Amino acid sequence: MRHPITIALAATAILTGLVAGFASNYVLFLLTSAAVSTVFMQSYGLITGRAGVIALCQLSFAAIGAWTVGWANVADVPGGFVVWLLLGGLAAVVAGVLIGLPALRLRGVNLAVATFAFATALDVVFTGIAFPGQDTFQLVRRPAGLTDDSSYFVFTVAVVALIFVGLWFLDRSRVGGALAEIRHSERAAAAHGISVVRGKLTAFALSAFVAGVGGGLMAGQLGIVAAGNFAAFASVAMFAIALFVGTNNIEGAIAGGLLGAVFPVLIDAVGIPQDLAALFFGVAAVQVLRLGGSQTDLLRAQRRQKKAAKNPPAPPSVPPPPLIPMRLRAVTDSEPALEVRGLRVRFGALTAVDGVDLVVPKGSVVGLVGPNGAGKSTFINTVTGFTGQYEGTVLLGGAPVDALPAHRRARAGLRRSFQQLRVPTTLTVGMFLQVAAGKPLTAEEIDEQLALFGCPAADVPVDTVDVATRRLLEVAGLAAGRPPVLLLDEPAAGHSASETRLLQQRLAEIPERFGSAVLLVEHDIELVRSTCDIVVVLDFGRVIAAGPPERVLSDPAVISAYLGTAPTTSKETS
Ligand SMILES: Nc1ncnc2c1ncn2[C@@H]1O[C@H](COP(=O)(O)OP(=O)(O)OP(=O)(O)O)[C@@H](O)[C@H]1O
Repeated sequence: MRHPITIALAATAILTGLVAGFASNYVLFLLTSAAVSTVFMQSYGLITGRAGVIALCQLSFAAIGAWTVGWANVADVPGGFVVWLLLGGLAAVVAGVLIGLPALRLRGVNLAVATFAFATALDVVFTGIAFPGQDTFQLVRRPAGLTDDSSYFVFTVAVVALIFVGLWFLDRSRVGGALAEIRHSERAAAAHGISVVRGKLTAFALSAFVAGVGGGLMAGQLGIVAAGNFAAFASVAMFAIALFVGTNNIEGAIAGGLLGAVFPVLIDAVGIPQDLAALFFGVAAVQVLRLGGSQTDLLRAQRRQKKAAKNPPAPPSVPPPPLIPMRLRAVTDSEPALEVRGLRVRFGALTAVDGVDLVVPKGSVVGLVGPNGAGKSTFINTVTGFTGQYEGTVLLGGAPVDALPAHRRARAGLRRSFQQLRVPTTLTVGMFLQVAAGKPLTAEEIDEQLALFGCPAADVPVDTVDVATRRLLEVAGLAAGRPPVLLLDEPAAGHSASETRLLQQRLAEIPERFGSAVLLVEHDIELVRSTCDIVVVLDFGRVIAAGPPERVLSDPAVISAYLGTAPTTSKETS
C-alpha cells in the first residue's frame, strides 16, 4: 500500500493542475488567497491547535514576513523570491522568539492580551512606516515561471503542501507528542521531563516562521502590501476561525483558509457587508467553548469512537512477557533512591506536611497511606517540584534536587503520575507511551511494554480507551523510562478487581524489571499490603507509623487514624 502522504500529494497535484488549467483568473486569485490564508491557519494550528497557546499576533508575524520580502525586492537581495520568502520566515522567527520569551511567563488570557498588545503596536508601526516599495509602487518581482496567476497558484499550493508534510512529521515526532501534552496539561508535561517554556517557545518560533512565509506569499500575490492587510483585528478574526475549525487538523486548516478568504466574498455576493464576516467567525468561535472542541476535533473524535465501537481496540502483536517470580526483597539495607528530610509544607495557616522524613530504598516499593487530607498528594507534589515553597531537603540518589524545577527533577529521574488522569486524548497509545517514557523507544519496546501492562496496540487512539486502561498506560509509560524513582498517586483509582490484580503484579515487579524504586500512594489497602516492602502512614501531615506492611497496617494508631477515632490504649481498655 502506498504511503498516505504520497496519495495526498498526488491527489493535490492533480486537483491543483486541473484548477490552474481551467479556472478563471478571478477564481484563481480567490483560491490563491485561500491558500495564503491556509498558511496562516497552519500557523495558528501550530501555536494554538498544537501547543494550546492563545496567540493573537500571527498576522503581525505575517506582516514581518511580507515586509522582509518587500525589502529584499527593493534591495534586490540575491537569490530571488524563494530565498526572500525564507528570509521573511526567519525574520518572523526572530520576532516570535523575542515576543515569546517574555510573554511565555504569562498564561491564558494574560498571554492573549500580551500578544494582542504586540499586534496592535506593530499595526501602528506599520501604518506609520510604509512597507518597502509601497510609496514607489515597486511590485514584488516573482521569478520567471511564476509570473502568471495560474503558476503562482500552483506555487502557493505547493508551499501549503510542503508545510502540511512538515506538520505530519512533527505530529509523529517526540516534539509533536510534547506539544500535545503541553496543550493537554502543562503539569503532566513537566512531570514527563518536558520543558513547557521551551516547548511553547518552539511552537512560537515555528508558527512565526509559517506565518512569515504566509505574509511573504501574500506580498508575492498582491505585488504591494500595506499595513491594512495585516490589521490586528484581522488577527483576532483569523484566530476565531482557527478556533472554530480546528487548524491542528489538515482538513481544519484547509477549511479555515477557504473560510477566511472566500466567506467574506460569498456574503458580499448576497448583499451582506464583508466586514460582518468577522462577526460570524466570533459567534462560531463561541460555539467551540460551548461544544468543548473545534469542529474537526469533534468530528475526528466521533469517527474514532464509531470505529472503536465497531472494532474493539486490538491488543499488541506480541504476547506479554512472563512474570518475574517474586523474591522476598531485603530492601531495608539498600541505599536510598529517594530521601526526604524534614519536609514541611504550609498553605497559609494549614500545615499540610509537617516535618516528614521518608526514605525509598533502591529496589523497593514503599507505600504512602493515610486518610483523606493527610498530605500524601502534597508530599508527592512537593518532592517532584510542583509545590514551590517548602522547608526540608529532597535527595535523589544522594544529591539534593531542591533547586530544580519540576521538569528538571523529572529528567533527573523523579517521575510521577497524577491522581487526576492527565493522558492527552489526541495521541495514540504508542505516542503517549513514548512521551511518558521521556526517552526514545523502539517499536518493539513499545509493543512489549503495552503487552506487559495489558494495554491495547500502539496505533489505537487514546480517546477510545477506557479510563482504567489509561491509568495503566500512564504507569507503563513512566516505567518504560526506567527512572530511578517512580511516584504513583493512586494508580488503581477506578480499577475493577481484575485490573487491580494486573496492576498489583506489575507494580510489585517494577523494581526488578525496570530498576525503579516506587513510592505508591494508594487507598486500596490490600493493594498496598500485597505490593509494598515498607508502608509509611501519614495523618495530619505527620508520619504516625512506618515499617513492614503487616506490622504497620495492624497498628492500632493507624487503624484509628483511618476510622477517625482516638487510639485505644491498653490502659483504657482494661
Ligand atoms: N493548593 C492548596 N492550597 C490550600 N490547601 C491545600 C492545597 N493542596 C492541599 N491542601 C490541603 O492540604 C491538606 C492535604 O491535602 P492532600 O491533597 O495532600 O491530602 P491527601 O492525603 O492527598 O488526600 P486524598 O487522599 O484525599 O487525596 C488538605 O487539608 C488539603 O485541603
